[in-house]
Amino acid sequence: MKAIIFDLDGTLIDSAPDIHAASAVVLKAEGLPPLPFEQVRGFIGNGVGVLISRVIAASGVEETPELHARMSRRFYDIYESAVNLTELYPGVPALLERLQKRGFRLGVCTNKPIEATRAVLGHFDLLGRFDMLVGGECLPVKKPDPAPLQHTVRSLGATNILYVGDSEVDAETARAAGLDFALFTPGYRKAPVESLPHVLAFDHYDQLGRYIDKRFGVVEPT
Ligand SMILES: O=C(O)COP(=O)(O)O
Ligand SMILES: [Mg+2]
Repeated sequence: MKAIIFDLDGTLIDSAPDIHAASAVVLKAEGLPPLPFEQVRGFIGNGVGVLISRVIAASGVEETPELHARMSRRFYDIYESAVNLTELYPGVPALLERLQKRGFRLGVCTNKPIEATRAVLGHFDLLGRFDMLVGGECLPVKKPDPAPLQHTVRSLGATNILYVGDSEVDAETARAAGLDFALFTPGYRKAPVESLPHVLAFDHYDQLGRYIDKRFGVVEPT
């Protein structure tokens, strides 16, 4: 069974504007000013808990368990409907449709909370494209631990797999799970492309489509 598994933030969707806006609301509730967009974008990739810790540290205040819990709670509340500033990267819906028609199993393995994952995929009418969604809180550990990706693979019943992501977290997750990794370069990566193990680096989904056709062969619709 052939499967393509995707990361979400910075890979299928450019969600940084919504995440930045949510961080500003949460900071305001604490009487703190917003952080610059580029800075918050660089905090995305390890899930909400780490993002909130990075926001607290960058704001120059001391992190206490109470502060972290309060800000996380507020952030989760906003996150579930934070879709209006988010955009799909060009070519994503067409590629997903083509892959599904050609019989690929499709999954998402993200550190984004599962409710926010469902909300944003529903917003773009893409929920029906995926056979399995694994979000940040679905397992006790998050990426770069390989367990969420391995869980996605098992649920899809897949043996021939490509994982597609945008960051050092995804590259490390794929390496630890022993899976091939395709790197979407316009995402939220901070490390240089050359430093991340990958079978493909691409900046448009047409390129990924061509790579998949070559690597898996063209699978006719069933
Ligand atoms: O929520 C995050 O921090 C990142 O989510 P991602 O795993 O889809 O990049
Ligand atoms: Mg990502």
